[in-house]
Parts: sequence; structure tokens; C-alpha cells
Amino acid sequence: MTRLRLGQVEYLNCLPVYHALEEGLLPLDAELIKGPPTRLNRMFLEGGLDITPISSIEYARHTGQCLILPGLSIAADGRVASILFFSRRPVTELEGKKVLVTTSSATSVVLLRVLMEHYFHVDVEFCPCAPDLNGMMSRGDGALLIGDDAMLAHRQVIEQELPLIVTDLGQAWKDFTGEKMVYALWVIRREFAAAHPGETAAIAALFQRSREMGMADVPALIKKAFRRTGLPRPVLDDYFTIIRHDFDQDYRHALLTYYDYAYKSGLLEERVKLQVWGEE
Ligand SMILES: C=C(OC1C=C(C(=O)O)C=C[C@H]1O)C(=O)O
Repeated sequence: MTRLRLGQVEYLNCLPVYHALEEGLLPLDAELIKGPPTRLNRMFLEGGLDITPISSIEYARHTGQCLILPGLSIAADGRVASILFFSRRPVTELEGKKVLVTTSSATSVVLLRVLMEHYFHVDVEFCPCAPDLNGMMSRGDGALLIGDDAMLAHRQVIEQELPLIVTDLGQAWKDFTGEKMVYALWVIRREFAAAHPGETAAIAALFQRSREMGMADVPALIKKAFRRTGLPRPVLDDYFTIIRHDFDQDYRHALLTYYDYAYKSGLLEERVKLQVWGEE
């Protein structure tokens, strides 16, 4: 068998799951490929990765190619702190305005579109843009950022006292639907799972173990996250409390609710069934 090619979102949200693997605390014979979500999505869908976190909206668009690894996601129950919309005016006052959306995201761009249509009731123009708060705000009236980019931009707003309103889309989604939100899922290529069932079982178990070990040593996560981003420790402490990696019934229900809205908004062509490895 050729070496497993494993994707890793290059944000802090993945640290709890990958820390033990990165540190060699668990054995992993795989090539780790880091990148922003949209790059990993593309690589996986082109066959360049065997297992990766994928934006949950991209899973829905390509269910034929993937199986979900059980018990794992990138999610939050309400406020998420890393999916943020920055605007000069309240979101409800943006009718007819242009907003910039980070090219690193797929799920959250659709989440923003759904919320604009069904919750904030405003019609805006969406333009893709590289993730850079200042550049984005110079080109429009709002900016969507995700991951570390969002957290660092939020710091900038606070430290420089920028006159921007920061809307947490996880919180807005919760206020709207009462649901949690699942931003990404770990998926495995169907062909890979069929050809290598033993390795698939081993890697699914390894991820669970790694995540348990990561969450059992939050101070180590915070130390590493501080080295990587320079974000204040209380911010990191808060983040590792609210960012979740569960995929139980509540999260599945929440994800299907999100897919329903994406479908209603014409951003998904079909209704989706979740296909989880080991449950087929
Ligand atoms: C919570 C997050 O989850 C994610 C959001 C994604 C998206 O919007 O497509 C994809 C992967 C995750 O990184 C985040 O990036 O902050």
C-alpha cells in the first residue's frame, strides 16, 4: 500500500485532533498535508488526499466520493469565535451592499448566504476575496473570515478600536434555528475504504485516541496555539472550550438542518443523506 495522504486544516480548530499525532505521541505512518479548507477540499475531490477534514457543504455536494469517518467533526454549539462577519453597519442594514467572503471557506460562505436570506432578510452582493480584513473592508461593506484569520482580525478590531461590528455566525445560526453547527467533517475516499478496510478502522480509532489525548492536555494545546498565533491565552482558553469535534445525533440533526436551508436557497442541488463509514 502507498503511504496514506492525510489532510489537516492549518487552523487552531484542528489542533485538538492532530496534536498527539504531530508530536509523535501516537504512531502515524502518513503524509500530513496542511492547508486552508478550500485547498484540502479540492485536493481530496481530485484524488490527491485519502482522508481529510472537508467543508461540510462540500461533503453534501460530493457524497458519491466520500464516506464520513465516525465521531468526528469541526463544530460548535452557538458562538464559535472563528467564523466571523465584520461590517461597518448592522447586518440588517446592508441591503444592496457588497460583501467580501474569504476564498478559504466553503461551508461558512453558504452559511452566510443562508443567514442573509432567511434570518437577516437582506439581499447583498457576495464577492470572493483573499482573507485580509483591511483589503476586504476597503472593497466593500462587510467581510467574512474563518479560522485563525478571523480570530486574528477580531484581535485587530479590539486592539486598534476599529469601528466594525463583529457578528459570530455560529451564534446567529443558533439564534435563528436553535441548532448547533457542523462546519467540517472528516471523510475518506470510498475506494480507499473499500480497498483498505483494516487501515480505515485503524485510522478512525487513531483519530479518536488522538483527540482524547489532545483534549486531555489543553495547556499543551494553548502553549502551541500561542506560539503559532500570538493570540492571548484567555482567547485560546475560550476557543478550546467552545470548538467541538463531536458528531453524535444532535450534530447530525443540526447538519441536516443546515443542508435543508442550503437546498432552499438553491445552494445545494439535492437533499443529502449522511453516509458514515461502518454504518452502511
Ligand atoms: C470552525 C471552523 O470550521 C471550518 C470552516 C470551514 C468552512 O467554512 O468551509 C471548513 C473547515 C473548518 O476550518 C473555522 O474554520 O473557524
